[in-house]
Amino acid sequence: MVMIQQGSMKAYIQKGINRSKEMSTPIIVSRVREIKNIDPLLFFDAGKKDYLGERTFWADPTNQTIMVGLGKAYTIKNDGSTNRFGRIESDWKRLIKNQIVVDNYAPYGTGPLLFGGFSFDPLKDKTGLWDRFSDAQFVLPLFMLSIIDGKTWLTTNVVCQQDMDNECEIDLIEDTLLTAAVKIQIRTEEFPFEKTEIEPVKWMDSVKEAAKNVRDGEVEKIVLAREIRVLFSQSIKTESVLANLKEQQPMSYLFAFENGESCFIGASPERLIKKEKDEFLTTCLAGSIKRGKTQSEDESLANELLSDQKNLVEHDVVVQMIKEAMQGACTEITSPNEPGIYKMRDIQHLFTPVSGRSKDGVSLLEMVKKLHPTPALGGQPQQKAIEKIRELELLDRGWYGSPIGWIDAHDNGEFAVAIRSGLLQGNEAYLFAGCGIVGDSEPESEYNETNIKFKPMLSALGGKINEVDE
Ligand SMILES: C=C(O[C@@H]1C=C(C(=O)O)C=C[C@H]1O)C(=O)O
Ligand SMILES: [Mg+2]
Repeated sequence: MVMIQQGSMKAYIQKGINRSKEMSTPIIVSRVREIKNIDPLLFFDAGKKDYLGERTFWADPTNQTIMVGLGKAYTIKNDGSTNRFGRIESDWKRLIKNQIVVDNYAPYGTGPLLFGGFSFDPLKDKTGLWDRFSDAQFVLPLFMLSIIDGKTWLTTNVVCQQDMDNECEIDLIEDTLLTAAVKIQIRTEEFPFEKTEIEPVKWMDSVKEAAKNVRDGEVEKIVLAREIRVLFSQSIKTESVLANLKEQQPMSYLFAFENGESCFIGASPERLIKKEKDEFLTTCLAGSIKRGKTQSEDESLANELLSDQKNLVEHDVVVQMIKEAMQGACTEITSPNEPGIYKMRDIQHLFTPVSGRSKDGVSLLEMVKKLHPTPALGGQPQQKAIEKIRELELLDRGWYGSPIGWIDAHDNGEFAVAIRSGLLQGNEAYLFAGCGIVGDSEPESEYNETNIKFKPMLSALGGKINEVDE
């Protein structure tokens, strides 16, 4: 890695092109600078004109790390490989080995980093719905706004190739974007829509069958998801959905990955794994109940959840698997003995955090591979549950339920589990929600639980919410 003092990008891009010729390999030129505060949603919106279909959005629930990517400086993809996690890691390591950082200081969450994710199950039969999303797909954005602990940074990445010309006025584009971002106003509007549930009765039948599989001792837990489709009379505005999610779901990770005409978007409360230096942090989140209408009803529902046998089993299966995975990879593991409650606007969950220190240089993507899918989205035992999902589930999960997130050049990063999410395509939204099925699961109450899990996306789409009373 070479560090150079800040200056015009053009000169550094020329250095990058020269080096690329010498070394016969792509070279990243990356500039980081601190800028005045900009609303991340406005920056996302400002990219609409030139980078529609190539935008990413990420915010963690604490808002300590917010990142918005515009444009694609480089894409790393993998379809069909049996080692998609390892492949992304090795391609990324190769690319960042020869970077020119045009700055002396690139704090956590800035500099060259990848955004992206994985599909849930590369072996499941694919429908055309997820055509634009590979089994593993990551993007190094051309421009990235990072808001880290309240400070705002702009990273500009260019991947220099041997035969590249140096005509592009990157500095000018950067300035135009920043100016545009200050002027825009995002309007969130409500439009009527039509909602279609895909095979709800068949889904309840599959829940019944999965619960029987558990009682027969074939598996301990299986997670089954279902789909609803929402049709608008005009195309859905991603920025307006994001703005609603931001306002309505402050306890969740907020994410959007645009790929051409498709955008995978959501507000997930579930962390898969975070790595900062050698600290790993993961979360077991499973077991659900609705929110109360009054504070006392809410508390009594939380207490009911904390002592409900079916939900405790759903949760405990996740805790056992995650702790075992962490024990293989970490020292100094800490985790509470009993679950707590994690509350969002529409739902409350049983929640157990687990943290540890990486041993023997275990990498972030190695941990993602070890954990995915946890029994919160797959089941237990893992392979058997995945096979059952392939057999029983009526939909193509695509990236739903998968690890999505970011990774930097020093192996810091964070992945969430892509739930409470949907795929937007033109004027249609495909939404997904699932439930952990154990021996005591009842189809109708699991159906109601999925209805609560659809609420965050349905309300963010700006439509009327389907109220369910159990
Ligand atoms: C599968 C989903 O959520 C998962 C299932 C839960 C459950 O069944 O109680 C709770 C949280 C998540 O682990 C989803 O939201 O789609
Ligand atoms: Mg459940």
